[in-house]
Amino acid sequence: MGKYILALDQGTTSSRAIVFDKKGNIISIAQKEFTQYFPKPGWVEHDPTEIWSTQAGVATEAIAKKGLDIENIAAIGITNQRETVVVWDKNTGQPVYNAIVWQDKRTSDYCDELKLQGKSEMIREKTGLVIDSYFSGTKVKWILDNVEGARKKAEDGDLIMGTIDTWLIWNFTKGNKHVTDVTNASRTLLFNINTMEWDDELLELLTIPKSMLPEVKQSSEVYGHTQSTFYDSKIPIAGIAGDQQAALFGQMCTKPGMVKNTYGTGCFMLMNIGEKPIVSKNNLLTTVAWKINGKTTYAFEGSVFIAGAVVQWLRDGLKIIRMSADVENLASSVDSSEGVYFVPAFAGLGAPHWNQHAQGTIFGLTRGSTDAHVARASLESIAYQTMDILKAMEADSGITIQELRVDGGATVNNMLMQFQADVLNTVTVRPKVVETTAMGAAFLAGLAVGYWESPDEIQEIWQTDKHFKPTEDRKQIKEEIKGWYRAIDALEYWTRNNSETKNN
Ligand SMILES: Nc1ncnc2c1ncn2[C@@H]1O[C@H](COP(=O)(O)OP(=O)(O)O)[C@@H](O)[C@H]1O
Ligand SMILES: O=P(O)(O)OC[C@H](O)CO
Repeated sequence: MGKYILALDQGTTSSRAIVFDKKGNIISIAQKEFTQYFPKPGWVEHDPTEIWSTQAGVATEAIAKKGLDIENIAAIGITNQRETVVVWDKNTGQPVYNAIVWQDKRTSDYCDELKLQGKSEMIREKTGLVIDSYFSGTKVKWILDNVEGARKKAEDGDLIMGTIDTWLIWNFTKGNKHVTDVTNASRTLLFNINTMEWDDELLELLTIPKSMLPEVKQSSEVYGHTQSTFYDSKIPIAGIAGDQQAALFGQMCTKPGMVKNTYGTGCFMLMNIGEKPIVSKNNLLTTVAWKINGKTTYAFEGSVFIAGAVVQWLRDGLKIIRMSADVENLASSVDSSEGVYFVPAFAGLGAPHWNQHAQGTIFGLTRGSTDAHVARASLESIAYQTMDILKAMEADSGITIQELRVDGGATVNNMLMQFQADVLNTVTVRPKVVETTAMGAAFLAGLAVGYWESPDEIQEIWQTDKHFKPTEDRKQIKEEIKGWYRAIDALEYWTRNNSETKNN
């Protein structure tokens, strides 16, 4: 058996490959960005061929740059941007259209129609999702309806579809395997998370032939072996998970009530809710966290649209900092935001507020307010938005969270992490290896081939970098939290009044 696990992290803007050793250390990383296509306002596409070539390229590079040989790789784990979907001809392997990316909004009107037809409840019950152009199903329908000849070919059984994991494995196995895992399937709007099968009613509703769909597998098992021109050897592909679920596993949130939050451009928060697909009352999504050894684990998911992006705005919009890292010094130069609150609703507000008309608003400015107060309020807004989702998760699950595990680019900010612990009154835990997405995929693959014996063994190698303990001055922080809710209420009022004014 080889000595390392290769994790392939196919993200929205780049393809990455990371080699891990048995202790979970990173041995080698290679990364390549690829082209983003915006053919019309609201449309986002990727070239599937470029996704494949960059991903296979970085995989080879990561192995070669440390003088390793493919023979040193015990297994490959794949994790991917979710919901993004490809339709291709199974005879030629050629995509019939670009990949339609998760951010793409072209099917929004159709989604509104589905809502008007009263399909929301049925879809939520079956899939755990809300009707939204975000998910893959309506994107596939769009391709069948708009690419010449596609529907006929699909009905004749010549076209197949898949999320990015499926597309990569098809290519790695030279068209021998058409598979996905339960986590990716659960983001398509076509998969019933109760029965854990493709759902005939949903397929009929979206007019997608069942013959197009991949076989749904667990998240940790051998799906096939590499056969591409990139590799002479046959390496088992043994783990698949959508990137947020992979991060939940990479953070070892393996027990109900354990939560991870990824602080990037936005935040993606997932909470392990155990073996039952609970339906949220606060518009959180219910999704499959993973399936291992025949046992399915579910998660709640909530996202903050603007998190690290608010720091980018301070840098590029307001120009009060030169680099993102400067925000910490500026924000720490004052002891508090002194009553300044910033709700960075540049793209509306997500769970649990769900106000798509909300706009970014700063409250509480005085003559004494400075750029430092605004910077501080910006960082605090990331923590407050996270708090709102976490409270919704606690309310829906009935579980009180013991700690929040964090990863993503903005977690280097110690001030933010400390404030997060303070507002949650919960320890915030930053792991040593913050590449948790790739790590999760590596763990899933390693478990399938016996590289690691059990999650317990992995638990032992998972290491903390820093614990941020909540402040003991609860009175002060409670007052500050009240201010956030006033700001949210005021913004709701502002939005409502704005739409009422427009309608008069
Ligand atoms: N020191 C910092 N403090 C707060 N936010 C930061 C800091 N450094 C980077 N960021 C933010 O982190 C985000 C990048 O994180 P990353 O995990 O790479 O995001 P993504 O995967 O969404 O591109 C950016 O939005 C950036 O503004
Ligand atoms: O590629 P990322 O990290 O932006 O993740 C995208 C998410 O999977 C979308 O649901």
